[in-house]
Amino acid sequence: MVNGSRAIATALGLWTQAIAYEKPSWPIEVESPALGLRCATGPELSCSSREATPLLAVVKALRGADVDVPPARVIISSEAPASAGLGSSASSSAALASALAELAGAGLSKEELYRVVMEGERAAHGNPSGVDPAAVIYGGTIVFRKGAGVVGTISPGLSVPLIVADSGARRSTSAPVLSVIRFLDRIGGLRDSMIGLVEQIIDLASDAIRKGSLEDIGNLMNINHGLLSAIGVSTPELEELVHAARRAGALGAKLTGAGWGGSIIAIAQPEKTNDVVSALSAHSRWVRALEAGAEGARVVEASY
Ligand SMILES: Nc1ncnc2c1ncn2[C@@H]1O[C@H](COP(=O)(O)OP(=O)(O)O)[C@@H](O)[C@H]1O
Ligand SMILES: C[C@@](O)(CCOP(=O)(O)O)CC(=O)O
Repeated sequence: MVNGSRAIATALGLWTQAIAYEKPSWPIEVESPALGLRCATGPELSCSSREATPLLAVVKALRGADVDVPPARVIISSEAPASAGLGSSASSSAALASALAELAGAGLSKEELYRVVMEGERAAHGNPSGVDPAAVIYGGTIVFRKGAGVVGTISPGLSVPLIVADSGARRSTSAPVLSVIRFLDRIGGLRDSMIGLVEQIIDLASDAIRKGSLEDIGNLMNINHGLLSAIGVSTPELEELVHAARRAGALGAKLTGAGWGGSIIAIAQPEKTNDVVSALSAHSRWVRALEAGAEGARVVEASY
């Protein structure tokens, strides 16, 4: 997608929660106990935690959108592992922005929330396409193009779980993205052919998802993974997971996110899902069978 082709993204039923309490005075405190992240900032919006940079960018963007952010303590917890290709930065930014906006009494539209979360994504990885915030905020299963945004929604979406496994290798999003741009620039005419193939895969996969044809979706995921391997973003660990899933009966498996680590997703007939989960568990410490096409970001509770 970094080179202009479309991508399909789905919201997974993997939730990030932010709980915000108003405080009588500064600083704003943002904490994520699982990440060991703690940031206390005055009105200048800076703190020593590098990991908090995207979160501070979100607070800044809220102010830019005329949300009068009050001093607050916010605790973020996520079911998603961080830096594993599953969009944890977009979901934590969306949770933080929604909680602080609610506290400020400002109802943000989804479009406003999207613009705010994009500032967090820019701080996290430079030149994001926006696909992660779109999936997180709008929910469902979407077709996305960098520059154009959501160019289609696929309903009813997938009605079987996607099996997700984390390879455990952490990486930044920007490094593999830059390597792909460089690689595609060096392969001459093949570049356009590969982008053309991806475009065809997206059209066929959109139809297959609409029809609920798991076998077709699986085949297309396998072809897509082959292309991602060819452009150099797979790793031995990701290959091991992809092949373990297929050996256990998955109809398809591919790496997800930017690559060079992070996670794979696999799809299987419902009766094979448990076999795939247990096969992956031999190679990964984090394996889940998750709802695809889940609901987008929402405020769960507000009490005054
Ligand atoms: N549970 C969490 N609580 C607070 N912030 C989080 C959490 N998970 C991720 N983040 C934010 O997202 C950043 C990770 O972003 P990134 O490496 O791009 O991962 P991903 O590929 O999962 O989006 C962290 O540095 C932090 O700012
Ligand atoms: C690789 C890419 O398409 C998605 C990156 O997602 P993640 O940060 O790996 O979850 C980059 C982008 O779209 O911004």
